Amino acid sequence: MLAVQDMTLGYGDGPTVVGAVSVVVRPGQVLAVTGPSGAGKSTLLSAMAGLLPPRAGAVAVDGQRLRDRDHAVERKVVLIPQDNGLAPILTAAENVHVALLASGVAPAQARRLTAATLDRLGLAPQADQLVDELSGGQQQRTAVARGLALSGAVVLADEVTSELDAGNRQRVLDLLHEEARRGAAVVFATHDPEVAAACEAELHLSDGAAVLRRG
Ligand SMILES: Nc1ncnc2c1ncn2[C@@H]1O[C@H](COP(=O)(O)OP(=O)(O)OP(=O)(O)O)[C@@H](O)[C@H]1O
Repeated sequence: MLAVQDMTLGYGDGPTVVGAVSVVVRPGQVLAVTGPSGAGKSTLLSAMAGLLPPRAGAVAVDGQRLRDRDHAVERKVVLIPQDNGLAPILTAAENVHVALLASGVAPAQARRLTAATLDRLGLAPQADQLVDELSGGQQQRTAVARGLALSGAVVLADEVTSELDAGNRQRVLDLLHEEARRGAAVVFATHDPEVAAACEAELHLSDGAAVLRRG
């Protein structure tokens, strides 16, 4: 379970980006984080991933307060970042494979999981292409594949459908809901009201405040 307790976030000496956020995401739940551009969706997901220390409050996973990113990785908090975070000089398959090896999966199992996950994203034909040679949408799906392959206890997906056509957008949404059915707590930042409506809970950010609209 992911629990955000009365958290306030900002950068350096800058203004508060979002204040007094409290929300709980249980295993099996998908929470949409919505709000206009600049409202703080990525900032909130960064804090949930242990990347940005809160100015006040805390993030806890299964009752353990996150200290930093390493601690979050140990607690199986997976972040699929808005900018993909892929290594451009590796192939799609290598990007997934390397992440699995780094998380301690044995090489043969990592190879099988890589092929299976790329296939779920419709990327089997692109497996051996360099990321640099993939389209924006293919890169976005590769980042989703890498995130899903890691089987997180918490999966944080930051605008991961922004470059996808309708069919692939639905595919990614279905896969994120499948992650929840597997037992993950899923958080999905999105601009898209239709995508948010497909999630059972929605946290809306605006003018520095967070309001739970559903859930
Ligand atoms: N590294 C940073 N240093 C300083 N300020 C930042 C940093 N990253 C984001 N911000 C500021 O924090 C605020 C929230 O940005 P954030 O990226 O979280 O919004 P967002 O809701 O994810 O926007 P978008 O939908 O456009 O991705 C913005 O005012 C932005 O300028």
